Amino acid sequence: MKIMGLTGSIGMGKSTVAAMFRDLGVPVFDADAAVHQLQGPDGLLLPLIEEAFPGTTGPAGVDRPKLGAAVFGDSDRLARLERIVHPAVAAMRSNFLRDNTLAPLVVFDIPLLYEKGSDQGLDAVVVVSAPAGIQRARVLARPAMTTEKFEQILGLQLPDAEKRARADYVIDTGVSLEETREQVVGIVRTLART
Ligand SMILES: CC(C)(COP(=O)(O)OP(=O)(O)OC[C@H]1O[C@@H](n2cnc3c(N)ncnc32)[C@H](O)[C@@H]1O)[C@@H](O)C(=O)NCCC(=O)NCCS
Ligand SMILES: Nc1ncnc2c1ncn2[C@@H]1O[C@H](COP(=O)(O)OP(=O)(O)OP(=O)(O)O)[C@@H](O)[C@H]1O
Repeated sequence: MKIMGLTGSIGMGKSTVAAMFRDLGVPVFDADAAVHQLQGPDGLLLPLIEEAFPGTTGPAGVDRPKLGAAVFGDSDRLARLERIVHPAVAAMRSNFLRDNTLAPLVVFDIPLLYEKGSDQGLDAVVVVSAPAGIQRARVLARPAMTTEKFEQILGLQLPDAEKRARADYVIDTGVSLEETREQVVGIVRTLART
């Protein structure tokens, strides 16, 4: 089995491209969805998070804006949260691999793949990328997004140019959805052959 990482900066089209891999029958592990499940209603991590960050959880799970306010901008607190969250995500990823042992190719969709050093152990990494102006327009069109918030999130992420330089494959999402889909098909074909 080949394991391919999928990453890209905010608004570059990672979720859209992940869906294209799924449509082609490639199993995708969604790290963000795993975090949401672990932190959601009845999430396994709620007791540990409440103990470390009192008042940030409730019946509906983690109050994400509240927990975000507690950890973003304080590296010690963020590291503490990561020590709670990351091992649980790793366990879910192992289960995913166990459930898909027969698949020739699987994808790990990981937003902060390079930032968190999660590129170890992967056979290849795909980076989704589009011109900065298209990225900005997509993100600013989202409800509750502001220029300040966008700039702050960008500041937490490795620059797009560096991601592209480190990638094994770059998927251009600054084109039509059909042209992007053709690139996804091409990568699946290449990896199936090698
Ligand atoms: C603190 C939480 C609850 C805030 O959730 P919220 O929905 O408000 O924000 P979201 O997750 O979309 O993150 C917003 C932006 O912050 C940045 N960010 C998120 N987690 C991290 C992190 N551990 N380190 C650096 N930047 C981060 C990302 O660039 C992201 O685009 C959440 O981010 C969290 O639990 N983070 C820790 C787990 C983690 O590392 N997740 C990401 C990788 S799997
Ligand atoms: N060729 C393309 N490829 C991918 N997305 C495209 C393309 N053309 C237009 N789009 C649009 O751009 C948006 C990309 O959003 P998407 O949620 O996939 O990004 P993302 O990188 O997962 O974002 P985030 O990291 O912020 O969660 C979607 O609305 C999508 O329809």
